[in-house]
Amino acid sequence: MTVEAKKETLGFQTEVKHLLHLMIHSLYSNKEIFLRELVSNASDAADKLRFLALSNDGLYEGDSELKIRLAFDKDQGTITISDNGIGMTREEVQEHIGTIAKSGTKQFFDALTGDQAKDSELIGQFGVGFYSAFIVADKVTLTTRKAGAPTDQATRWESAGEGDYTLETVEKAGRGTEIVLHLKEAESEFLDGYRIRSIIRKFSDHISLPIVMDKEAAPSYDDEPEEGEENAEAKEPAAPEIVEETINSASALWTKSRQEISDNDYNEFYKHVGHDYQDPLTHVHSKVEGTNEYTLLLYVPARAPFDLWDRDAKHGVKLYIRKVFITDDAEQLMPRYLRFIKGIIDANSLPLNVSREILQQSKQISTIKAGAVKKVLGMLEALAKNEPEKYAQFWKDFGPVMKEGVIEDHGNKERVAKLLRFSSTLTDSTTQDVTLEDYVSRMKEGQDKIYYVTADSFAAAKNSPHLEIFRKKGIEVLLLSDRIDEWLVTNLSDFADKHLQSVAKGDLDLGVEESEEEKKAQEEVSHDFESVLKQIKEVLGDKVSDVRLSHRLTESPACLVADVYGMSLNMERIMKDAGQLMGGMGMGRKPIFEINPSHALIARLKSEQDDARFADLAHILFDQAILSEGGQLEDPTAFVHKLNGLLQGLLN
Ligand SMILES: Nc1ncnc2c1ncn2[C@@H]1O[C@H](COP(=O)(O)OP(=O)(O)OP(=O)(O)O)[C@@H](O)[C@H]1O
Repeated sequence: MTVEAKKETLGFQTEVKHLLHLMIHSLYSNKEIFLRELVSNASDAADKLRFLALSNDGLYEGDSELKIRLAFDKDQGTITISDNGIGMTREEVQEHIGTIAKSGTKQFFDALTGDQAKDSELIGQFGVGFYSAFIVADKVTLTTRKAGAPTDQATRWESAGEGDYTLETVEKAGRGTEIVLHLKEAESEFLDGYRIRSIIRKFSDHISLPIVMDKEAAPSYDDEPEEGEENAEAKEPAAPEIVEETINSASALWTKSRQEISDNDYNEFYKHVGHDYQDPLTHVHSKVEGTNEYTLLLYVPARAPFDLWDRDAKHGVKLYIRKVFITDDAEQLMPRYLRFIKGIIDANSLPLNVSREILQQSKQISTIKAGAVKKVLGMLEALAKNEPEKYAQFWKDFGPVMKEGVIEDHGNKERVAKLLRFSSTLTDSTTQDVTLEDYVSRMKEGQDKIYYVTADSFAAAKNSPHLEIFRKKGIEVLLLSDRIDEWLVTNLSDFADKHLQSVAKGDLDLGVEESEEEKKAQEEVSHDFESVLKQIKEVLGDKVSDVRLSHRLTESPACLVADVYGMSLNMERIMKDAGQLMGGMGMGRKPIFEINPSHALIARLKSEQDDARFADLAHILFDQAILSEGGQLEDPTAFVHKLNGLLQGLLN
């Protein structure tokens, strides 16, 4: 016996222990899903084998009829799920069953709250998979042999789902994986053919492989005693004849017509391909005819997966060619911003022996991708129109990702822009529900721009001093505080022929008529403040590019404005944080300092005779303007010092 063949006991990775504990407690009310998960894995294993066998059919070992077998044994209290799929090597068993290699696992466990209801939702996002066996079993024995490996090189994994598991090398005649669940006593209800069949019909009918079970023929009593025959001994019934029967419909779901597929089938298929535990939000199922024929069945999940922001996470769309699974790693099938879409695309006209390289360069794949993106956008448009509450839910989870679409997908920019939702000063609510079309339809007469403000938090955007004049005049402004928003507005300069304009950039021309009196008053004030503006500029020196009177402010004394062509101050901060911007304000561009002539503090500044106090006050106002932008002071101590100096003056 080799060292490897020896039985060894290994400990579960801490996360696995945690997951098992959580799952057993939180999924108890939904325990029959264990069967769905194990059947789903078996089906994936068959898909993988079929693909590899395309280039090496020796892997079939003379048995190319792929199927999943279910059996139960009342006396032993076991359910057995076996497949003749790809199987696993000892290393693979150790890697996949006993450890969780998913990226983002740590963040997932950090996100758990201890609140059962919330955690069971989270666990759904994480995917329960193989470990769900332990919801019903107190011991699981998995025996597996990788296709192509010698029969004495199979691996047995066994565990009671507590701290550890054993591994040993054993013999197994057929390739593939057999999982024996030793059911807990309280779970004997599953030792029932009828129950198993109904679970399969409910959860796994869409699996395209046959799922088979022994059919127990009704016992036959051919030799019933004749009537009147006395003392006839009751004869033993003949042994029931065992016949294998297929208990699912065993055809690829997407090849059926829409009318033939129930909502439940669509949902269960989603859970299988999407490795999700909850129903999807919506789907699109479509067959595209023509020279480049393909069928797609794509879904939007109800919730963002825990690894939505992981740039290395796998894409969710699987590629099939004429019902044969090819890959679940075809980045070419969906653009990055639609990385949350799950489902399948089955291409009819690609050759079965495609390689990764061919896929990458294939013109047909690019055509399919372009078509699939259009279908997905159509699905989202329909959701927004027909089921706005569901769209709102979608936006809450996937909004920031959809915004990437404006940047990434030039061809569909206008369509993606219409799908965007924003917060605005109309309601001042954090809920993003304003469309650009809504905004344009509400624009004031004479208003020719779509106004927005960007900030690093919703509160900072909502309370920005730049909004004062807009609020006074009743002009709506979009409140942008997602991190991606700065890039969004850089890439979306226009919508419906209206320019998108930051309220914190350049000169303000609201386009809304100002009365003659207003204009006259402004001219007078300008004249009045000429020398103050000059003096402030001298005091602030190279901190500012200009000092001018503000038309934006009604309540605040001063604010900072970026040059019309410059980067917004918020963007500068983001770039600086990301280490992409060195030095001071905006690549050498200084902000413009605007003061509000009708504010009492500015009036006080204007009348200040003492130069030192004038300078202190001007600096304080400038620093305050940086703070209300959400910015950081270069020299906070100097600010506090000056402020305290003035406060002390009040006390004397
Ligand atoms: N019947 C099987 N045949 C071959 N490999 C299997 C089988 N069951 C599980 N595996 C391997 O173990 C891995 C882990 O399975 P598990 O069900 O825990 O997670 P998953 O299927 O990858 O994802 P999820 O948990 O989200 O459904 C699988 O990815 C696969 O590589």
